[in-house]
Amino acid sequence: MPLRNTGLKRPKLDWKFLQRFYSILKILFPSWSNQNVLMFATLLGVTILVQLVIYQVGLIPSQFYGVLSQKNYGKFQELVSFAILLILINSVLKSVEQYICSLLYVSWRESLTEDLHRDYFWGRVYYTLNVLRKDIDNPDQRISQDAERLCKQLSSMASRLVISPFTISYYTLQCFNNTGWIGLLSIFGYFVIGTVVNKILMGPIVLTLIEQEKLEGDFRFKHMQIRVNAESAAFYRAGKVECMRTNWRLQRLLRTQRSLMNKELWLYIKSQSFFYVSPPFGVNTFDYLGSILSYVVIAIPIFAGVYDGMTPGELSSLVSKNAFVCIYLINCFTQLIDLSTTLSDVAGYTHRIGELREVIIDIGRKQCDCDPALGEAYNFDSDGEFLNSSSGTAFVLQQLSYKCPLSEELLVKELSLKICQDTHLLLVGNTGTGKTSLLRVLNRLWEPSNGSVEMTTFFGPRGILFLPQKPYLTDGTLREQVIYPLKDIYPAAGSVDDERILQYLELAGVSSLIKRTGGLDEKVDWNWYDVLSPGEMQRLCFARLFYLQPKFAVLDEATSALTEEAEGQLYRTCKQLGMTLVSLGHRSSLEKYHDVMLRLCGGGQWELTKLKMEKHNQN
Ligand SMILES: Nc1ncnc2c1ncn2[C@@H]1O[C@H](COP(=O)(O)OP(=O)(O)OP(=O)(O)O)[C@@H](O)[C@H]1O
Repeated sequence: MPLRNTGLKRPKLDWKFLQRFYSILKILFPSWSNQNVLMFATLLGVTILVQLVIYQVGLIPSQFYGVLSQKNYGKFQELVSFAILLILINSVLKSVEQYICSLLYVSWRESLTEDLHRDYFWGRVYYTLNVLRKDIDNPDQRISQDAERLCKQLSSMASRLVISPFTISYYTLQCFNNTGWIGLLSIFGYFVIGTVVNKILMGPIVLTLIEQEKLEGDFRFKHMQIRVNAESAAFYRAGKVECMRTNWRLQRLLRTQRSLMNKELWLYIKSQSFFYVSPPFGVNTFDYLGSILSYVVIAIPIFAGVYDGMTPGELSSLVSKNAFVCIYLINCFTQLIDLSTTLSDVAGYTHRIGELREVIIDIGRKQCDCDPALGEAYNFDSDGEFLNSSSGTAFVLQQLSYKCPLSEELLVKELSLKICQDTHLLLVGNTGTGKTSLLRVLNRLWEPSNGSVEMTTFFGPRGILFLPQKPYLTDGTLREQVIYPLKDIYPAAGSVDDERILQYLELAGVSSLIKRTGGLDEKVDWNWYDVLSPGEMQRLCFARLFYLQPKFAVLDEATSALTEEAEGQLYRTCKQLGMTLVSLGHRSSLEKYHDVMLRLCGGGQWELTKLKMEKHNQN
């Protein structure tokens, strides 16, 4: 369930942020020769060129003062042409800079998301994270949306951040040369006050941003829930209540968004007062304050007589050049302040992605400790894997006890059992007694509380396979449904494989699907869950089972939506194909297909019975 109360500690721009940010940087720049590094270096190069051109453009007005005061027509013409050329070069360079930024964003997103996917889909981490862990909200949103936004923000700020120290140093030196210590200190003072106010205002923004992202995820999840369960909701005519609940989530989200905007308003007002922030705010206080400050700082050496020997033309040229240097220096600081808004977003996303990475790595490590072969054991891609089955036993359970994750009460106590080939086992019991949970323990989704469970045949086609209670249909063609979870095991087999698939679809009673889809490999534009009836879904899962032909098939109420007759036909086919069945079900009609029955009685009790023979063992 993605809707969770996270109970997160307040995220800050702190040491933890730096650690998480560094670990993300290692993913974005895995090695010196990586294409991301090359792209970033190119971006830096282009940004430096842009700065050089901007410097030249900034000096042009002061050169105009000089040329015009000398009434030099020839130089004036040259200067006009030079200025136009510089402006054209500047616009081309800025477009290239933007283009590289976009490429870098896509490339970073690819690296980061694929890294998250690798850890998320490793073993059964995605299951543990989504079902058993309660400390991470909306992992799907963190992977799909937060990673995207982080890369976008980083790509927009990275080059500016790296280039800032150089531009600031250069313009500081220039400003010092023109105005001396007093001018320089005035501008630095201006920046320091802005930074302090900024830091105070930024703290709550990071926290609210994180809250907003969580609520966005919850809101989207609600819509996804309606999308997936539209028919069931419609049967209840639940439009009104669902509208109310969805609006409730929307309102919570919008309240947080408004609160975020209120907090940002103070940042903007402050920025508007001290610095220029961003174009939508247009002409603002900064322009006036900055330009006035630039004249104030040059006035000091002028009145002190430092430039007494200059002609009026030279002096006006100097004043113009200094105005540019001071305003640009303030602008460099402003960009840093401007980046602080972006940085607060980056901090929010970094914490969310950092937390997710820490948790999935932790889950992966724990699972690896319990089951070192986990990563490779579920790789169905190699043919060799299917040929290794030799054991005549599927599971050996010794004194096994287990409970559900949120409770201390044991569902089953000290169960000892061997599941052997050709001995079909039926698992029965009342609702909630832990039948499906036993299958979870057998499949290592849950850890036993006590005792041991050993899987003595490998997991996969020709080994052991599970059919879960809810039929799982993947996105893709009919062939992909049937061969799931194989990706494409017989890529070159062509018609040989086609014949098998057609035969098994026929045996499962869903050959009509070929007509509906238009062929095994036709892409369908529908959601399989919306168009197939529950019975058809179960039959399709049986076609999958026939195709994969495991030695042991573990079926969790796999025929609950079918008639007894259809159930009999499917069970007989499984047996003809040589499968040993471990079935979970409520119908007494299932007994005739099994040799042994394990009944879970609740409160940890169980009993094992040989079917049509006397009771064998009782706990
Ligand atoms: N992810 C989970 N977290 C917490 N409790 C769970 C979880 N999954 C199942 N449970 C609880 O564990 C208990 C056993 O569930 P289980 O699915 O094994 O029941 P079952 O015997 O298969 O029932 P049914 O016949 O209805 O399928 C139930 O009380 C259930 O609510």
